Formats: sequence, C-alpha cells, structure tokens
Amino acid sequence: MAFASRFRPEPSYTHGKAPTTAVLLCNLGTPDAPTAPAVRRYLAQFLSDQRVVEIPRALWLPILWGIILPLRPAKSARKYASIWAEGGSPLRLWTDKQAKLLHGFLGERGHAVTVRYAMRYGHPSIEAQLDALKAQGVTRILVVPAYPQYSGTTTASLVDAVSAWSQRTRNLPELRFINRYHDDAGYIDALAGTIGRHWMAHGRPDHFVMSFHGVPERTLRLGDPYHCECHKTARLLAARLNLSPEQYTVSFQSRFGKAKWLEPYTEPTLRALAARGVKRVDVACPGFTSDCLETLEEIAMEGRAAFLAAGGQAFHAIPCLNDDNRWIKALADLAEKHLAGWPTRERPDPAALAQSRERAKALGASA
Ligand SMILES: C=CC1=C(C)c2cc3[nH]c(cc4nc(cc5[nH]c(cc1n2)c(C)c5CCC(=O)O)C(CCC(=O)O)=C4C)c(C)c3C=C
Ligand SMILES: [Fe+2]
Ligand SMILES: [Fe+2]
Repeated sequence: MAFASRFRPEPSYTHGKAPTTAVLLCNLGTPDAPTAPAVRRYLAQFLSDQRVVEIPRALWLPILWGIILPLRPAKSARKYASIWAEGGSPLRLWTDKQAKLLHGFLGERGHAVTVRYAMRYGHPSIEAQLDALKAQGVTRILVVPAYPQYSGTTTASLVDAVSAWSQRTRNLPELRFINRYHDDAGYIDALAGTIGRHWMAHGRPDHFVMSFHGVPERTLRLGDPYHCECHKTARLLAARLNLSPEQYTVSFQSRFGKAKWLEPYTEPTLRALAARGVKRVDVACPGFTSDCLETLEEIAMEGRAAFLAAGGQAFHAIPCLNDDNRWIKALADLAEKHLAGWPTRERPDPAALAQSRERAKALGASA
C-alpha cells in the first residue's frame, strides 16, 4: 500500500478496441534501484509477508527491523549494482519483455486481450495493475505466476495480494489463477531447447547442476509441494536431455537465515563436485523464468568463484528462459488453455493487430 501510489500505472498492451479480458503476468519483485534505501523498502515489504517468513510476528519483527533491515540492504545493494542493466533490474526488464511478447503471440492467434505484468513486492504492484485494468474496463483477469513450481511462499502469496485488492473492490472482475506448470510440456521443451543450444555451441559438461531457489525445510514437512515439483521438473528435463542420474544433481540455493532449508545446498554441491575431480560443471536454474540477482550474481558470479576455488576448471551458467521463443509460445499455450470459455476473439482492430505484430518482431524474440 505504502509504495503503490508514487508510480504511474504501467502502459498496457492492447489491440485497439477496449478488450474485456486481461492476462496479468506476476513475478516476485525487485528493488527500484540498486541502492540501500531502495533495497530496504523492497526487503521490508518482502520479508514482512507471513507467507515468506513463517516465524511468529512477535519474534520475527524485532529481528527484521532491528538486525536485517539496518544491515542487509547495503550488502544486497552492492550485489544488485553488479547485475543492474541500463534500463533497470534484469528481473523487471525480462518480465516486461515477456508481457509484451506474450501479448504479440496471443494477438497473432486472434485473442484480443490486454497483457500487463506486476510484481508481488515493489513496482508495478499487483494492486496498481489491477486498479489500472479495472479502470480500463477489464472484466476478466487471468493471473499467471512467473513461478512454474507451486510454493506457499510465492504462488499463494500472489493469490493473497489479489484477494487483498478484491477485498476493497466493489464490482469484481472474474478471476482465474494458474497454480503451477512445473511439468508442462511446453515449459520443459523450452528449457531443453535453451540448454541443448548451449551444449551445441560449447559441448556437454562433465556434470550438470539444476539449481532451484530454496525454501525452509519445514515447509516441506508442513505439506508444501514445492520440493516435489522441483524434482519432477528436473526429472522430466533430464529425460529430455538424455542424462542418466549420475550425470546431474538437483540442488537448492539462496538460503536465508539459520534454519535448515531444502538440501543439498547449491554452493557446497559445486565445491564437492570440484573436489571429486569434476572439471567442467554447467548450472541451469529451471525454477527462475527470468535472469535475476539469484542467477546472475549468486550462480554466475559466486557459484563460479566457489567451483573454481575448489579446483574446478570451467563453469557455465546457462541463461534462464527470458525471451526465448519456445518459452513465450509455452506461456501463450498455457494462457490460451486457461482462457478457454472466455470470449477473447472479438475481432481486434486490424491496424492495432499489425502494430503489435511489428512490435513483437522489433523486439525479436530470440530463436
Ligand atoms: C526469506 C525467505 C525467502 C523465501 C522463502 C524465498 C522464496 C522464494 N524466492 C523466489 C524467487 C526469488 N527470490 C529472490 C530474492 C530474494 N529471496 C529472498 C528470500 C526468500 N525467498 C531474499 C531476501 C531475496 C532478496 C535478495 C537478497 O537480499 O539477497 C529473487 C530475485 C529478485 C531480484 O530482484 O532479482 C527471486 C526471483 C522463489 C521462486 C521462492 C520460492 C519458491
Ligand atoms: Fe527468494
Ligand atoms: Fe541470493
């Protein structure tokens, strides 16, 4: 709430005639700038979410405000500065481009829908984007998470944010949510494509690591399906890449705090592989659909340094799906499936459709 009103609503991508159906692509969020104050605002919102940190408030809030928010932002801001792009945070730039391309792909198929993106924490916020869609006259909204694997910490938190908005909205649009697509054929196919292309160009590694964002181990015991869904994604992807179980490892990164998180942890895994004599390791992060701090800094910089320091010789961080053509197609297929029954083929204005085609072409989804 406190952060939303300072920013203009983002533009939306439409086909001219006011459409009534929208797709809202939602990602985690990112700071507005690679500075300590901006990172502090972002982390304050993120780490106050009870879906993310499941410690009783009375215990957690003094730690958050007394230790974490005074100390962590400066260190995190330096990491963000090391990956910041000309136009801003990579996570936001990729998510924006995905929304534009998804709009183009759906338009190609004759769907007159609006596509916007939103961030669960930071900007553009979910509530600001929902307000803007409503102001535009949208009456049906499909919420698509950027997370293929369901977790209470991410997917459910997104639903919480939408429902917080709906609780102060009188005339609600119809709402649909996608919970998961960790085993979706199009998603797996797109991952296999990006990794396969990397191997066509650079040869295969001695060992392949699939690193997913971690969550506290306790969430698994409490019934969060995330761990199982990561393993299913990895199994399907390994099969597509013709990897036998000894040729790959699934690991979990980005541990936060002192509690036990899902194991094995990525960095110790990389060091152990080097110690075992593995010369070249390739790391992919299939749970991240856009490159971000966790892939560009934690894996491609810190992970590489850890592997090489432990005696490894070559380290390849494979890019995330980002603007990959097959990935955008998979997103469009997924959206189309979940839009079924909503009348979206309302004959778009041909001039606006041509313009959106040009825009998709100019953006040049990578092959
Ligand atoms: C505190 C606990 C955290 C949980 C649980 C958690 C789950 C989780 N996160 C992602 C995806 C991303 N997380 C990112 C950054 C990030 N994550 C946490 C903490 C938890 N995440 C923190 C404190 C941070 C901020 C960075 C830092 O200060 O070190 C990002 C990157 C954002 C960016 O701007 O680039 C992503 C993406 C998933 C998918 C997930 C559970 C499944
Ligand atoms: Fe995270
Ligand atoms: Fe991290």
